[in-house]
Amino acid sequence: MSRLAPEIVLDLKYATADNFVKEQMYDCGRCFLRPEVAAAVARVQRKMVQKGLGLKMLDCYRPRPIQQKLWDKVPDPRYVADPAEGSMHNRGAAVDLTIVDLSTGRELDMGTPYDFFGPEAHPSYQDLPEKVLANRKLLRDAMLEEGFQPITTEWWHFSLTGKNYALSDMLWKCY
Ligand SMILES: C[C@@H](N)C(=O)N[C@H](C)C(=O)O
Ligand SMILES: [Zn+2]
Repeated sequence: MSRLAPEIVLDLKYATADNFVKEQMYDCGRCFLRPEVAAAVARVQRKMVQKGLGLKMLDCYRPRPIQQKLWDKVPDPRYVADPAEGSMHNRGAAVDLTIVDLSTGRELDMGTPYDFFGPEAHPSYQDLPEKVLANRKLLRDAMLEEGFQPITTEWWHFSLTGKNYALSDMLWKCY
């Protein structure tokens, strides 16, 4: 992803202990995606920049053994895809992301933290300040315009469906 759009901020939470498993699961944060998925994210980024905004990636391709670790912690298919079936992340076709204000570098308020597993994070949840609803809509509209699909339980998760991408266990090198 960084080769295509180096200005996109990477803050891959599973490369730190600042995640719901409380364990660093990637040796380093790298954002790998299928080429057409990366190209679509880069198009969203270009549109964001025109508004003084940018994307921050929270997770991209995720090896299946890491999916298993997430599932072991939260075995709830609303919030973590069952590794037996595999997540779109395990296929390099899903992204978890948010928006940053380029003038401050700060994330827009989306109403809940990343990986908050509860109704307040559902895109249908409306009992939120107008600004939060507008921020979520901005992200969602931009992603859907480029062909991504949302899910009903997480405002940050989008995938490019349609192709039968293979599951992967690939781990990347850190240097
Ligand atoms: C765990 C969360 N960040 C996520 O990506 N959930 C979806 C449902 C997934 O595991 O594919
Ligand atoms: Zn996700």
